[in-house]
Amino acid sequence: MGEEAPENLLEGLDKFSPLQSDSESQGYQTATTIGDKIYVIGGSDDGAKLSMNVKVFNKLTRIWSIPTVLGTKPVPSKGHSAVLLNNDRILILMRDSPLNDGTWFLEVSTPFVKEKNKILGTEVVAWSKGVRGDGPKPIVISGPSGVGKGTLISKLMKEFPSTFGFSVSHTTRAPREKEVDGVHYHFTERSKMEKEIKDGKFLESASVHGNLYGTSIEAVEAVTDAGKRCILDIDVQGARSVRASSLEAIFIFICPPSLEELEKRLRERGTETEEQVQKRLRNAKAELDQGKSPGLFDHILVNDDLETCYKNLKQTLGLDETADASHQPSMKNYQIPLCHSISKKDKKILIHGGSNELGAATPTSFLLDASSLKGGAPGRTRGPKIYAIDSLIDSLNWIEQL
Ligand SMILES: Nc1nc2c(ncn2[C@@H]2O[C@H](COP(=O)(O)OP(=O)(O)O)[C@@H](O)[C@H]2O)c(=O)[nH]1
Ligand SMILES: Nc1ncnc2c1ncn2[C@@H]1O[C@H](COP(=O)(O)OP(=O)(O)O)[C@@H](O)[C@H]1O
Repeated sequence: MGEEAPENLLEGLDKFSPLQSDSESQGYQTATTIGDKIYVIGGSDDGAKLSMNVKVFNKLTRIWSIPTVLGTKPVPSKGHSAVLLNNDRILILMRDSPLNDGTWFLEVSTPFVKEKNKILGTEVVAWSKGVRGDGPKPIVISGPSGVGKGTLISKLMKEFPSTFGFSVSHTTRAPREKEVDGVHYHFTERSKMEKEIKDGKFLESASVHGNLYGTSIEAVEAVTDAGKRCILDIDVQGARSVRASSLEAIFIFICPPSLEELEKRLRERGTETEEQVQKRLRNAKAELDQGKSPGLFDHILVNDDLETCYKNLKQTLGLDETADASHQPSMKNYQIPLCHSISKKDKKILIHGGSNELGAATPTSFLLDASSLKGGAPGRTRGPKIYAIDSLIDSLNWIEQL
């Protein structure tokens, strides 16, 4: 069974009201009103294939528009429910989907959406998948060229292949001899990358050692979609941008024991021309200063002896004792009921299922507590808590009569 709902969460359930005002549902389509706009989600494409497309109706101008949609949208299921939260995002519950996969958010005026809106000059909405509880935070690793970031990340991925996934950045620099396109980087042309940055496809981007580097939203989502914890190897400017974004991460800065040792490692790696080595060493001094900026990095590790630094990194990430302990109980066999009604009180949402078709002892009603959401587009929305409450079903029956 899943986690039991704490007593205080269930207090005042009699004050829940059935959802009617914000969102209306018609088959596979929902319409949610926010101010002067109605967000219509779902429906079918021309070929009658179900889709999770979004269109917006402006009640003042009476004009329909198709917004720019960022992030990966949910795969259509047998319909969905929509619940407005905070006036800036719509909670989407995919009917007949596993609880762990069926909770999504369409952000319509969160800070991320507003910022993209300003850059793109068009109406923007962004999808973000809900992850129950705290979920594991992405890890940002920065440090000067040659300090050993790649070496440490490779060790981590090799020891914990199913836990970590690497965010494959885009870069305009030429591939090194052993680098594989799509694995180490997405090697790309400057004009193409600049256009994609303009189109809002990147979480962050920066000019480093004379080349353009950037983390695409898709790169981070590919890792989280695979159920893994994302590792980003990015420079200090990138770390600063991510810090300012909604992607809540752990920031780790790797320092060399000395500049002489850094130079030795860079030269011995033998991947850069002399001119490039000089440029990277010059930049290293500024990066080391910036690495110490207050509030930017959560942890600073010195990579002197590799094994010692790797051990410290694992300890910092809590890998020794609590590898995946941050997850709530799995509840992975539970489904969002195909037929359900929704009631809402503040940020607590009651998903009230009908009779269980399987007749099995699985719960059909759930309480979703969205009062402490964290993160969001361009990553996961962490924090929705979901409790199975079938044991209380009798006392909740009256809700249907309201
Ligand atoms: N901002 C940003 N920096 C990146 C990204 N990918 C790599 N970098 C940084 O770019 C710098 C140069 O990387 P690279 O050319 O692979 O050289 P290396 O650090 O010597 O291995 C490093 O500081 C990386 O952390 C990215 O997507 N965004
Ligand atoms: N602790 C260490 N001691 C000695 N050499 C190291 C250490 N860590 C990494 N190296 C070597 O230094 C070079 C640069 O490491 P790399 O992981 O490519 O750095 P980065 O990704 O930070 O540019 C590589 O040849 C690597 O084998």
